[in-house]
Amino acid sequence: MARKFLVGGNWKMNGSVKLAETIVNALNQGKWSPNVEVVIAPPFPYLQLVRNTLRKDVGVSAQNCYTESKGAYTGEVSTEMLKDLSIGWVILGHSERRMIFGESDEFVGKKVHAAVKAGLSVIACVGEQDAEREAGQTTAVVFRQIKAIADQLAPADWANVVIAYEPVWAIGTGKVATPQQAQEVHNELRGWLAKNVSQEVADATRILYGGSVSAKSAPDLQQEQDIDGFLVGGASLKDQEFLQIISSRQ
Ligand SMILES: O=C(CO)COP(=O)(O)O
Repeated sequence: MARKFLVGGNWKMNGSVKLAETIVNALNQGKWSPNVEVVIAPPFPYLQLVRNTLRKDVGVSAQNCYTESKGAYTGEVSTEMLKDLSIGWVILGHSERRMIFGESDEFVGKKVHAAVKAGLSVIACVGEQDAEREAGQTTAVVFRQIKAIADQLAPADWANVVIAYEPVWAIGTGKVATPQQAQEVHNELRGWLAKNVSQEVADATRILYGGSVSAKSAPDLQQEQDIDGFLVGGASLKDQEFLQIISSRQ
């Protein structure tokens, strides 16, 4: 089954109104293959500006949301609010959320469930730290993380979930995983889905790679069979490089 290639741009806590306008303009004028879907994830304050000015065939994503639809949760943003702004996507379980803000596997799973139930599409992130890879625990770590997500979902929910494999040692370091390293883990994750959810879900679920993706590394990475797209951090803030990454896939 053909899985549509997806390129996501995660701005993290970067940007400004000016940068948002620059990136929106570049994407609005950009041309790329109809076989590639594009989603950008600006910080909360810029979501509405971006959604209102960006071409409609490009998705807009939040970088986080909470499990509850409203209430006394100071500083949090609900799935309902995202929907109110016509934001169709949310990134959940990013390693920065897990490591800096202490989000547990279980909490990430609950957020994915809440977002899917609210009708949002989710980019759910998994990935091992350097020491875990060194200790030969990569598979165990990503299986533990994906299980905590799968535990909260019914098989049909997977239609609105994309997995992003983001090895922590490759994020923001310039140390990109080799195509073989990424392919190996993507293949393991797909195998996990086949065994623990269903073959259909394994065949249909997109698994993105994230971690120092650049215009230079994208062409080789995108050739791997189980790499169905990218989640781009730093390079998604550079409009022309981001367009080049999108165009690495035909
Ligand atoms: O964390 C990432 C995307 O979510 C990757 O970030 P970089 O592309 O800056 O390494």
